[in-house]
Amino acid sequence: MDIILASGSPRRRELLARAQLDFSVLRVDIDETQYDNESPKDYIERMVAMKAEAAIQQLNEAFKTNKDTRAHHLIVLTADTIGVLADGQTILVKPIDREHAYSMWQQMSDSVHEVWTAVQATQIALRPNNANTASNEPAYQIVNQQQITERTDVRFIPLTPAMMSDYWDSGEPTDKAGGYGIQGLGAAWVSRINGSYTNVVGLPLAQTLALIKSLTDVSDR
Ligand SMILES: Cc1cn([C@H]2C[C@H](O)[C@@H](COP(=O)(O)OP(=O)(O)OP(=O)(O)O)O2)c(=O)[nH]c1=O
Repeated sequence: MDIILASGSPRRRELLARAQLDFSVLRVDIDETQYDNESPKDYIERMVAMKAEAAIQQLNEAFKTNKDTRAHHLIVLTADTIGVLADGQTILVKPIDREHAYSMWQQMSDSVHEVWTAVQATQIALRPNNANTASNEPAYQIVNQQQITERTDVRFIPLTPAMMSDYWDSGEPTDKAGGYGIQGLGAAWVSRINGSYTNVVGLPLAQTLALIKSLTDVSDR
């Protein structure tokens, strides 16, 4: 079954490529604002579901305009990564500016936070009637979908104002949850992790491959 990684994240693309699977990439843009009092679990599950909806809408629009379809059956993969502080409630997202990054890092300094990545695999299929050009129904319909959420503990060393300032100036923090990249300069701040490393980078690879397999196994039955 063809796989579409609906993500603009270069890290996710690189990680999935390591599994030597064939897949294509579709960028999705959604409003990632957290609702008032929304729990980390509700937030992250809503994010991956909304990214999947946005991707399916794009595929339907592309189909409507040029009847170009990649395959009759597709798996759309979406993912979302957040940090969660030890209180279990405070969500760490991408920093909007230097002050926001500093305020997250002050709370992460010399303590443990969790990194959560949710992954949704959505299996979609072309409706049988879409050869009929008069149909206004969306071309693809959802056949099956499954979500997982993987959590990793990450311990940071004590951070000084000079370390924060230098790191912000490197440009690395801006597009990353919690304002750091464990795969980059941010590694110097991490004294220990407990759990999946690829989960912290943005896609828990082994678990994602198991998710894809469980969906394809069901559809082969
Ligand atoms: C904690 C951490 C996060 N990240 C990245 C992974 C994600 O790309 C990003 C969190 O933002 P997300 O909203 O999860 O993803 P994204 O906007 O980059 O991509 P898309 O929604 O299109 O799939 O933070 C790292 O690269 N390294 C890290 O150590």
